[in-house]
Amino acid sequence: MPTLQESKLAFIGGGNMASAIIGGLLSKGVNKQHIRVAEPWDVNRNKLAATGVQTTTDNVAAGSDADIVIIAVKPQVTQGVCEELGKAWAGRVTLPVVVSIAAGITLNSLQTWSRTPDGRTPHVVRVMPNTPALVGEGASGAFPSADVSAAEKELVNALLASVSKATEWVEKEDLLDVVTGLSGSGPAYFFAMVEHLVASATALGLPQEQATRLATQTCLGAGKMLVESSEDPGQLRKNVTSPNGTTYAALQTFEAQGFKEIVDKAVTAATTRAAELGNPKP
Ligand SMILES: NC(=O)C1=CN([C@@H]2O[C@H](COP(=O)(O)OP(=O)(O)OC[C@H]3O[C@@H](n4cnc5c(N)ncnc54)[C@H](OP(=O)(O)O)[C@@H]3O)[C@@H](O)[C@H]2O)C=CC1
Ligand SMILES: O=C(O)[C@@H]1CCC=N1
Repeated sequence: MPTLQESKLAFIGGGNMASAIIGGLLSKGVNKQHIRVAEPWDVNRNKLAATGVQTTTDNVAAGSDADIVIIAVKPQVTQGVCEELGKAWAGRVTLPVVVSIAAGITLNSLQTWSRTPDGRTPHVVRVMPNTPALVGEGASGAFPSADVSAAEKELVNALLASVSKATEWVEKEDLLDVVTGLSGSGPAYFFAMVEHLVASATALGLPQEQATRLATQTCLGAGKMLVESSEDPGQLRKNVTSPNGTTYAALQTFEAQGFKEIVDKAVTAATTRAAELGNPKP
């Protein structure tokens, strides 16, 4: 089994999430000659080519002899891509390890679709990463098919560790849908929060550039405290909240508007949608 540094990596789909992972891998010194990306859209393809990785429009050319194939297309096109690759792997002695980041698409579907014409099935790890992978601050959940070996799991772990600060191997495949609703989609929740904070402060008179810098740094600072402090999020919140002070006034307003329920409904909606993507209605 090659190490991550020795492995030939093929990304099928070169959109937002693949670009974030590739950016993270390159910044960690992974050899750009070892990374191939198949991407039909010239705008995305050219952006990736500018980073020095090899690009193509041909999924088979990218994935036929790779050691690790990362399926990074939308869930709706995953079946066609897997079937195309499965056919192309017919002559190979050792099949690649397949890593799918497609939300909701199950291991059973991935293995069925990518079966080779001579009846062999690649070992597959389902992963749910997130876009902070681009800056080496990703959070990923993972779950392997039953036939994934310890060495293959270690290889995927090394891939994820190079772009994620937290890699969580979940106990049941279904829990990946919860990971999707939490950390896969999660960066967007914080971006939306910053958008709203900036809009509020701007409406109250602060120049937008200043509001943006203050909100952004507050998000980063709070995140860093969550990672580095020995105190839990609830205690960190209490430390900011003086009795009957300004934070109290804001948090009371959040709670009165059903903040907890809104977050609960949002994470549940994303989790449910992930499950639906894996089981589309006919
Ligand atoms: N974005 C995120 O934060 C996260 C996304 N994911 C998952 O990652 C996957 C990709 O998402 P994301 O990067 O956001 O999506 P994008 O649409 O940005 O990227 C997908 C890319 O795949 C290309 N593509 C379409 N059809 C094919 C094909 N048949 N063969 C090869 N490439 C093809 C698309 O090209 P074109 O535009 O021309 O169609 C597009 O550039 C999804 O399954 C998503 O669930 C997982 C975690 C987080
Ligand atoms: O929105 C989506 O469907 C993808 C999956 C997780 C983040 N983005």
